[in-house]
Amino acid sequence: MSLLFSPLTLRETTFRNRLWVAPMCQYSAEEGVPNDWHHVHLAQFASGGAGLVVAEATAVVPEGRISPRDTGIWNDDQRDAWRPVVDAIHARGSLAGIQLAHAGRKGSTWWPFATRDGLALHGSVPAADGGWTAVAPSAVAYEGFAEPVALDASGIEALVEAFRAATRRALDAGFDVLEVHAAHGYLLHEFLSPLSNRRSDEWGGTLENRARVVVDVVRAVRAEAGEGVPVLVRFSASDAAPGGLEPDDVAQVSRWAVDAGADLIDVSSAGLVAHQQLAVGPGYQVPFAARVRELSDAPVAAVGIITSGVQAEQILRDGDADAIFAAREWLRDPHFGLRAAGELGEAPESIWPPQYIRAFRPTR
Ligand SMILES: Cc1cc2nc3c(=O)[nH]c(=O)nc-3n(C[C@H](O)[C@H](O)[C@H](O)COP(=O)(O)O)c2cc1C
Repeated sequence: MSLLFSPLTLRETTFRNRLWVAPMCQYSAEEGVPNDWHHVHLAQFASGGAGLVVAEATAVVPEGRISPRDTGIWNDDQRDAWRPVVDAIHARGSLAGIQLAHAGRKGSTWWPFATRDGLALHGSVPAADGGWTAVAPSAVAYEGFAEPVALDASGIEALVEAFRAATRRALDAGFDVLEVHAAHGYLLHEFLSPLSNRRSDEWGGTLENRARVVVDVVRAVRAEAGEGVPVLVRFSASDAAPGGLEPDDVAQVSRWAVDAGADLIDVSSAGLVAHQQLAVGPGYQVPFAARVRELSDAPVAAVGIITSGVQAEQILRDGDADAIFAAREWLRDPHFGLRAAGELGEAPESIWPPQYIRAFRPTR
């Protein structure tokens, strides 16, 4: 049996395989409520053999959305709308995850939407068009965006509480796995990076201080989730910019996150600055995952241009990661899991939905 299609157990949850769907914003929700688009989009990957399907960056408060069309989980209507989506993933034999998120200073953007003036790839939505004032650790803007307001102590306390409340709603909606989004230049990453965090209080300065919010969020999520539910944290292992975070910093923060209750680190990169210096190619973030795994001793997932079963299997065999996330390959081929299983010689029964086996077996 391949490593890719061998089960993985975190706490009380067993994943049927290690080929997972990474969160992908769909910019298709109204008032943060998921709809038929999210249902079909996510359920197809469960049919296609994914061991875990993680729903997109889902805001824990309204101003935590990236765009006005992001999903949320700050109210009960949203919770109730997630339930059938989760049920559809379960009915196809996969586990359902949700990425709990706050966009911070990169919130209130209309990317990738057309605006009244044409196509805007960048920038903040004015209040007249449904935008809001973004928050951040410091009043330092992301390039091309409006200046955010720095969170004060009570704002930080409310943020941790919002992640806790979102955890409750996510579990009530039936999600099996929670992922805290601390990557890609959004709020928790903004606290971690010295490029965006210029505070001189207990949330700024040293790495330990900059990591305080993330650690408190993970602790709150774990406390609300209880002992059985896997909690993942997504970090950007490098800011790919001078003076920014590097993998060794993130490995240390990962260690603290595990101590606070995280089970697996999802290792991505970049997103903090507009002009990052990062060479992108097949498996380009795998060395980051390997480094974080080596230094932190935490289980990790690798992500980033992993497009075949053979490639994914090799990453696991090399000991660089414990699980594989993919995003765009699932868009290109929603049956990526079945295809990868075929590449690795897996028996159809171990991965294919029974309906597909019936459909493909020759009739006599
Ligand atoms: C359409 C799209 C939306 C994305 N939205 C999110 C998101 O909501 N949260 C997140 O952490 N990453 C997001 N990402 C990044 C992916 O999860 C993934 O890390 C990245 O695309 C690299 O993996 P890939 O090469 O397999 O696509 C998104 C990527 C795409 C293509």
